[in-house]
Amino acid sequence: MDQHLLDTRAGSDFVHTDPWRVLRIQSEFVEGFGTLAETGPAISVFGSARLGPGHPMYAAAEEIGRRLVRAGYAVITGGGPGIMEAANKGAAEAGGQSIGLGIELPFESRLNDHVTLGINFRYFFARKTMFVKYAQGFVVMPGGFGTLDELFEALTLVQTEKVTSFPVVLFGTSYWRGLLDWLADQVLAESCINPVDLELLQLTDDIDEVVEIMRTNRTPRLPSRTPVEG
Ligand SMILES: C/C(=C\CNc1ncnc2c1ncn2[C@@H]1O[C@H](COP(=O)(O)O)[C@@H](O)[C@H]1O)CO
Repeated sequence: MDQHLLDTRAGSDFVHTDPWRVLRIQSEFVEGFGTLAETGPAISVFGSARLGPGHPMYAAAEEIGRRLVRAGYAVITGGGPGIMEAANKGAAEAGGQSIGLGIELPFESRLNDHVTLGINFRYFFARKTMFVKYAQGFVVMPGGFGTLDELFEALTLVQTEKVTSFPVVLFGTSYWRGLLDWLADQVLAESCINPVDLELLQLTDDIDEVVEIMRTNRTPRLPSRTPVEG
């Protein structure tokens, strides 16, 4: 067995097998949990990778990052460009913890320059666990499929009580209004959700309100949220 282990001619195909993949997945959870274990109260901020400097939402995300830090929170983002970068920038410039959970993509991607604590993931699902586990709430800014995926993941977890006391704030009333109308007019009207489910979302253009909602829901425990499931 030792010979086999030390024999480099044995080939490397094994790294593409499921048992090896399971170890790789496990290592992402170990690294994520280990790196973030000491994180204090944090808020995850999501939004488009494509809305860059000069866009009003970039400026808003920067201010939200800054204000969340001043309110005592670390800021967690996907560590990429656009809204993620802006929130990290505001958080870092305010002297707070600016966390970036990056994702390996087929095209070039790297953590933005404003991340002070970064981890890179290969697997979206491992990364998504960290966004929820180490945050006390989500701020969702305008974005595309990635942002919508993160929004609906959070809503599903709150709706099914996998996480509790977890505010989900949609920032940008004109951007999100159509989605909320569709949820009410179609999804609720067809009884695919309950009326109370719509209350899981809070909509605003007001950064003070974002911070206030998070503060009101702040849980005293440190360092991270406790999963309902063991
Ligand atoms: C598209 C471009 C770069 C992508 N780089 C990303 N880096 C980190 N995280 C990302 C990236 N793209 C998507 N995400 C995640 O999804 C959300 C944004 O996706 P959207 O489709 O742009 O809304 C974001 O919150 C991330 O977690 C080229 O610039």
